Amino acid sequence: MRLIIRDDPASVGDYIANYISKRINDFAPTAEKPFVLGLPTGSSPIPTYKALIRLVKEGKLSFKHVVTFNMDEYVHLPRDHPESYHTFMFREFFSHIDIPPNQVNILNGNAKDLIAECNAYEQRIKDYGGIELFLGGIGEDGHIAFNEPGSSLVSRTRIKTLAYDTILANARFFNNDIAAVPRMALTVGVGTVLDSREVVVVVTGQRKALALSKAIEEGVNHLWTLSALQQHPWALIVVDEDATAELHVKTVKYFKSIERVQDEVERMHAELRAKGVPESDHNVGSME
Ligand SMILES: N[C@@H]1[C@@H](O)[C@H](O)[C@@H](COP(=O)(O)O)O[C@@H]1O
Repeated sequence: MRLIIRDDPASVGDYIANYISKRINDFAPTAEKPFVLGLPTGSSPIPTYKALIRLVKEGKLSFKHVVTFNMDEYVHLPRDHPESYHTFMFREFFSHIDIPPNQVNILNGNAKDLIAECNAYEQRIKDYGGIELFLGGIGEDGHIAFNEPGSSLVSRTRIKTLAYDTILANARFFNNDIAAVPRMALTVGVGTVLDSREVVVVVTGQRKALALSKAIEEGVNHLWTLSALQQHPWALIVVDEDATAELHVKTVKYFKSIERVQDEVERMHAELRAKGVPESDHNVGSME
């Protein structure tokens, strides 16, 4: 797992947007071979969405051949409710980019048969050959998607009852009316996220600091479902300084030093490339 630390949420958003953009452009998606991207809601990914929209408007990135799968959706909240994740995603992201709407997949929390809806979602992901990169966010209790504490770390897409803490945290989106927050949601499972080839998680703000330290400084534990990422071969967490408040200084220094070495390696590659030295003769170490 890698941890990238940036000064503030805007710089975190820029970093992740550039990272995703590079992945999509390197993948060179086509209609036959689209790039499959997992996406979150919440306030933390908004700077990333803003930066991605900018890249699309500047002509540096296209979502024409990108297929998306959202992490979660409330149960029994009308689809056109201002706080449904459908509304959120179109308002904050999809309506500003060039993605064909039929390539957007979001769980339907109003489906007649919710279990069938979850199973069909898993099947649709499989039919696309799996998710290439899952971008995720976390709750204050360390939940990834809506995988609340105690969720199985091999769980699949299913119905979840929300933790009371999550209901309280999300009341801010419902005029602070706790009674208005849905009690249930459909969510991809921890196993669904871990199956994707790469996972990138955004964590910003001091209120996420405890969850971040539990997830990266302690063992894999179902009480902090983000910690399951320790078992993923290609995971990246991008955080702001505020979110590091509960980490040991040693941990922060360690991950910053890794990034410095990585930058050095990339600089050496760039210099050799500029001199026309073929990639196979660089001998400066891996870029991943
Ligand atoms: N189900 C979503 C999560 O997927 C999201 O990560 C979390 C964080 O939201 P915020 O970024 O607003 O703190 O909110 C909800 O609980």
